[in-house]
Amino acid sequence: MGSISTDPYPKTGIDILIVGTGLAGLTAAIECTRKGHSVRLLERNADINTAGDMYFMGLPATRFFKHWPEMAAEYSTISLHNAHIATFKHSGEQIIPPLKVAERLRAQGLDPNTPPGAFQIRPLVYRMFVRQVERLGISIEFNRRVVDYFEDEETGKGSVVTEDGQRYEADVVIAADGVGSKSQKLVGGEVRARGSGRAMWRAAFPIEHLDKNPEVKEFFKLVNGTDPIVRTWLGPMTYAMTLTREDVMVWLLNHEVTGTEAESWHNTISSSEVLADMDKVRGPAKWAPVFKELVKCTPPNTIVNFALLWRDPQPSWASPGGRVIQIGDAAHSYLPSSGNGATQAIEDAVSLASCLQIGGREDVAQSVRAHIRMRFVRNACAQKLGFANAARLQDTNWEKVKLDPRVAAPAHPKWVWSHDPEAYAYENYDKVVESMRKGVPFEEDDSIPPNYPKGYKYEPWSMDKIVDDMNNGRPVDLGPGDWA
Ligand SMILES: Cc1cc2nc3c(=O)[nH]c(=O)nc-3n(C[C@H](O)[C@H](O)[C@H](O)COP(=O)(O)OP(=O)(O)OC[C@H]3O[C@@H](n4cnc5c(N)ncnc54)[C@H](O)[C@@H]3O)c2cc1C
Repeated sequence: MGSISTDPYPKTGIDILIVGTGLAGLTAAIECTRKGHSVRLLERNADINTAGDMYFMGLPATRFFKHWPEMAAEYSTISLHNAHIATFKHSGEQIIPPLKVAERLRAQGLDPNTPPGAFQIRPLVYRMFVRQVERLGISIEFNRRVVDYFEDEETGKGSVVTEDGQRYEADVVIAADGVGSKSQKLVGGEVRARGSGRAMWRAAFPIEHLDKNPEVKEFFKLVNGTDPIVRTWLGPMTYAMTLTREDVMVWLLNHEVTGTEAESWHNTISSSEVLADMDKVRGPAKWAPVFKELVKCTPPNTIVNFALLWRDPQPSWASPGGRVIQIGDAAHSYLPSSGNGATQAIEDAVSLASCLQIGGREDVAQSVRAHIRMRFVRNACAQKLGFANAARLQDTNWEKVKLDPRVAAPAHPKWVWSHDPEAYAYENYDKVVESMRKGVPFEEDDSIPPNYPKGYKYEPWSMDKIVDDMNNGRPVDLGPGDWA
């Protein structure tokens, strides 16, 4: 077995082809290189794609920065410092005044200097990952749209074909090509995407656009002139978030589908469409006028109408011979409100790079399967938590919020943020392999400490039950275990 302390790692001789340059693919490239594997990257787009607005980056996704001082330094520069959070009713009434995140953490008995995660601006984080890939001299071939995946169990190779007919082969092919991955056919059937009936309007733009309206500028100002602030807005069957940074303004608003939504980060619509539809809120109260004015300040071609689609978890992430393996959204998709999509994608990449290093070139398939054992139940639980969070934000109990502000925020429990995917792989690889040798099914494998809620036992579940619970006002049935 390899050791976590042998960084830089000797060459493993494992040749890896990664499809997709999202955060999953880029992390896989960076960490596979550090672990001694050789790496190539394919991307369908003509260039890197810095679209997007904000997302939540959990602590486990940042632990690997300790190996990359330039990344750690840049992450600190682009992160929010001294951030505050405040909560409003959608109609504008302030429920919880601004409070420093550090104070909230302290009140919860957590380390104020090590938050469980942070809101980040995707274009900034994404560029930071690209810069690290460039520093390592990893080549990205753009304009390479993969149309099919294959494996040859006899030669022990995975391969892909691009739309222009080129074939690429490697010891391991990592499918990091996002939702609807073309690897699904080989790896384990197509997962049905199901409309949730909800969508998000989302926008991020330079803060100068608020100069158009002094009232909006005054309302959405920084705290004390310097500190960024996240404002959460909660209404009946709707919620919104705004983030004011020194440089960028972001707003997101969850709404009933309007017909123009799509699961695409480029599906822009006009502000007048938002303004025409945003007051279709249940109940008599309408959106705060200042929020409508914020929408009006948003520059053209900026607001994305992003469809929220649900997909059941599926445990088959690898081809039969273990030479093609899905990571990130390709293996498991998340609702943006889950605060886990990017985090789990990055964790997957770190875990897989580690497992392949531990097993070495002779045991590639075994390493791929060990990685899935360490990752599947955790992801299925995080997906379910995301649905519970969506239900919680869309259906707020004001009396409970006044007593405990955490009720108005997505749950982000310790089993999520305390994980270290690299250390976990090194500590548990041998035990997982032993369980697989003994033929213990993954649902019954208790040889390693859970990286999901303690006491949880995986049973296949589907969106049907969750949708039924949500439609009938029942809390999402998370199942047994300590989910807090
Ligand atoms: C442009 C963009 C903007 C985003 N903005 C936000 C945001 O603001 N907030 C948020 O919460 N989440 C956002 N996300 C989603 C979020 O980043 C992901 O859900 C999460 O990070 C998991 O990433 P991933 O690498 O698994 O998948 P993705 O980020 O979806 O990356 C998949 C990559 O694979 C490439 N690809 C797809 N199919 C093929 C193919 N057939 N051949 C070759 N390459 C292919 C895609 O072009 C893309 O680069 C965004 C994603 C993208 C791609």
